[in-house]
Amino acid sequence: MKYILSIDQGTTSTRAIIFDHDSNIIAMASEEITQIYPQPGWVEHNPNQIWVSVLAVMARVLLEANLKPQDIAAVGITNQRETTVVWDRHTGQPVHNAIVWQSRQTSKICDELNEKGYGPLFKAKTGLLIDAYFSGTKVKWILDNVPGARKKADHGDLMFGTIDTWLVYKMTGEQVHVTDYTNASRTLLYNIHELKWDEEILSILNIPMSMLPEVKSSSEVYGHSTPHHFFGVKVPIAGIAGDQQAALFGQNCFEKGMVKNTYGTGCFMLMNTGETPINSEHGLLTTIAWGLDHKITYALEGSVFVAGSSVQWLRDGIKLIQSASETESLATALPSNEGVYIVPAFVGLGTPYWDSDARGAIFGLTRGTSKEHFARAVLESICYQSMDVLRAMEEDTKLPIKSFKVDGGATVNQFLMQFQSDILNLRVEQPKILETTALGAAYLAGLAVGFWQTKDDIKASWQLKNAYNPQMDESTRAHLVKGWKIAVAATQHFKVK
Ligand SMILES: Nc1ncnc2c1ncn2[C@@H]1O[C@H](COP(=O)(O)OP(=O)(O)O)[C@@H](O)[C@H]1O
Ligand SMILES: O=P(O)(O)OC[C@H](O)CO
Repeated sequence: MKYILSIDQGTTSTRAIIFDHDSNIIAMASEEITQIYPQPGWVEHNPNQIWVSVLAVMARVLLEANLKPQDIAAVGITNQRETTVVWDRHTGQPVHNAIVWQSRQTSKICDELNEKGYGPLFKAKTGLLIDAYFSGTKVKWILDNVPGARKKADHGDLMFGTIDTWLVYKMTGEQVHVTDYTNASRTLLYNIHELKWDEEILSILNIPMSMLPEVKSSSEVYGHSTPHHFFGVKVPIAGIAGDQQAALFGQNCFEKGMVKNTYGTGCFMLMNTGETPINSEHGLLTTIAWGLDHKITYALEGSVFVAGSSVQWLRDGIKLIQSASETESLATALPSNEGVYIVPAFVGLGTPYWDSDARGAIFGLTRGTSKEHFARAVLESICYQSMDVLRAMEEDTKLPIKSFKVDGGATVNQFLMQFQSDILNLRVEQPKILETTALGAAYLAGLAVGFWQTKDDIKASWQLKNAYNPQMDESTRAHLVKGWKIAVAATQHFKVK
């Protein structure tokens, strides 16, 4: 019997998971990644550590599963998106640390580009906003700030890649320089309509085309591991997708109007919008969901900056609880929020408000307010913020929501999931396999090598664990949502200049 090995290279850890044909997890191994903070607001990773961590988890997961390398039919890669590596074509060595998606070190470059009025041009071509989040300005920063880098780049001696590209390059013995559509669509350099690196943007950012990887579909054989890097055998590397897109695929959101929301530190929501890119009027990003079978599927993406991290704030910040799971019993101890709202705008407000100066606020306190209210208001705020993103998607696409699937660490909280269903008035579906990101990459790799034949083959193995159906009456819902909107407006109003 053969298996698929999926590598999920995330922001805080690298994981390897082996799946069988029925999408069961056979074994899993993970390793932490060191976070490097050279200055406040900057976040970097060591690309060599990332590569070594991948080697380590691949070895450990095979041991754990008691499988031989020959038992692996293909490897799929999914990755933290946008994180940028630039390396020397001749030595294979990075010229700087990887600049992580969270890093704000290029915000000045972005401010300048925005002041020059480039925003609409970049948005029209890439579907993205000019923001330090995306790779483009990170590449520029490396070329402008690392001694000698600009000269080397102009001579064609440097290569750029997101983490997928870096890992394929390393695994293939520094032979293959590729990325896939999903990762390319997060760089701010890729024209998502014409499906090519955008020469005008490259010239504005002064980035030579010679640095860029070839853009491939999300499911095909890109190359083979050298035996040296895969324990004596050549294994096809056959699937690549950025982690949020991989999760959309792993959640089987194959049709227009299907949505997945991942509840982790923040929330990442993606909606499959079909084969035409939709421009958002509400600050959502237009991105590529995957490229498969010579077709591009697009998505709208919105994020909630503070979700599970507000639960961490209750635990580690104000020390109101000892564990995240406590929030569930605290919240259900109350019949309702009793008028208490928390707007966790700790780092401003995202979609659809886009107010970076807003800061968190609590409303509706009385002498009877207890930690139960805090826990409940925090959990509810995750649902209200997700509601705001989903409503923006509905307005932009005019599409009915076909399904709403959830994953991520916080979905174990049943109060959270039920309240999400109640407030959206939608069925919320949680799959049996919560490792949807790794599963998505496994599916993409498996499809390329015939391990799975078609998407229908995959659908047959997708299993539901829990479904939450709305139980709230319309007037209660309307009243609660009204309270949230007033709380957000008041939060935005509170600015002491
Ligand atoms: N039972 C729970 N109730 C609410 N939130 C939870 C619960 N368990 C974990 N979380 C939150 O989920 C987040 C961890 O989820 P995870 O998917 O591992 O996040 P990430 O991938 O962003 O690190 C943390 O922010 C944590 O506070
Ligand atoms: O590594 P994660 O799971 O935090 O995901 C990071 C996202 O891809 C950033 O866009």
